[in-house]
Amino acid sequence: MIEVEHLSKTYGSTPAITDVTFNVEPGEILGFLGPNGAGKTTTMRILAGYLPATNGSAKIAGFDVHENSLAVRQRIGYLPETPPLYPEMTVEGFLHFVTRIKGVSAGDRSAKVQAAIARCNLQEKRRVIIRKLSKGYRQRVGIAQAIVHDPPAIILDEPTVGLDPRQIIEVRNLIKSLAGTHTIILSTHILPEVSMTCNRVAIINRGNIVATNTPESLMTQLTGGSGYEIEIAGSANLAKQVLQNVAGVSLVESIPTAGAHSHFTPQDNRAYLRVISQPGREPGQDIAAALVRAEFGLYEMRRVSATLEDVFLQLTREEKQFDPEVDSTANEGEAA
Ligand SMILES: Nc1ncnc2c1ncn2[C@@H]1O[C@H](COP(=O)(O)OP(=O)(O)OP(=O)(O)O)[C@@H](O)[C@H]1O
Repeated sequence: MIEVEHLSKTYGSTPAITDVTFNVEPGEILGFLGPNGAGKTTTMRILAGYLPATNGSAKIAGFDVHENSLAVRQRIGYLPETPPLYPEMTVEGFLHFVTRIKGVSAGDRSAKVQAAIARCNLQEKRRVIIRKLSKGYRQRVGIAQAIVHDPPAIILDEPTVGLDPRQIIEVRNLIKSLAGTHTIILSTHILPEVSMTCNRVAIINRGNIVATNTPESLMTQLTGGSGYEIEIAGSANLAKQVLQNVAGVSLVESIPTAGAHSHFTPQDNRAYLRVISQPGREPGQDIAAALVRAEFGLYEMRRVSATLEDVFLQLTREEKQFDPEVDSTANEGEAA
């Protein structure tokens, strides 16, 4: 449904995205995940027909975004980071206006507007002026304008930014309810958004796609699904240097002990580390031996399952440690 091939965009002499290739199958929700400045918005805007690519091609439902931009706009719903709303219009009036500019025939407009209002749970606000709506409701109107012409493909750029936790859950549920009948790309830098909402994830870093797969497969392929959490006496930085040289270790990072998910209670002169194994490796014995040899006091070491966060950190921070085989596997999966 969405085919992106070798897409590149350069602003002046600055490359924003380079050779971006991925597909989204009908009915799928693809999470487009990357740190700030990775190139997510640039890619989304090209797909939505708002920005020309420097190189490469993108097709929506078989139509090239550049050559058939009108046909593409009719088949795509786009929610930019800031929803394009007319604040002095009512919700209903605005959605009618959108159906008109999206080329919906006059006889179908009312039914489509009512369907979008119902789907986005906007019945109570249909006659309210957009300016008077809360941010959460405005975001729903933003999604309603993206789906009102019932496009087969929907592109949502950071749809939950700035919402409160309840609104986030509502918007995520709304997005999930659109899957199956719609093909969706959801751009985000929020990891739980991807685990909770998406069937597949494409990770973009510095303008390059560095992996595409299901969240579960990414975890297994890239980390072997496991790692260790370690508590030692001594310097975290020195311990990192030691552990990074242990065979079978892929990534070593400090655990923020103040974090809500930390298992450790911080104590003076202790370091708390997370070590991710390379796929298929079990470096536990060598880790313990290396720490003892380097005269760190080992207080605790336990095996933990890797998370999507580990995968993300590995791919977006430790570029030089990429396994080229994993990268090419991800791309082959896409081409299939
Ligand atoms: N109009 C522009 N002119 C010049 N450079 C730009 C322009 N828009 C984006 N860039 C640069 O292109 C790169 C990709 O930006 P983009 O906005 O696509 O990233 P992003 O992943 O959406 O980031 P964020 O999550 O912060 O919105 C960045 O380095 C950014 O500074």
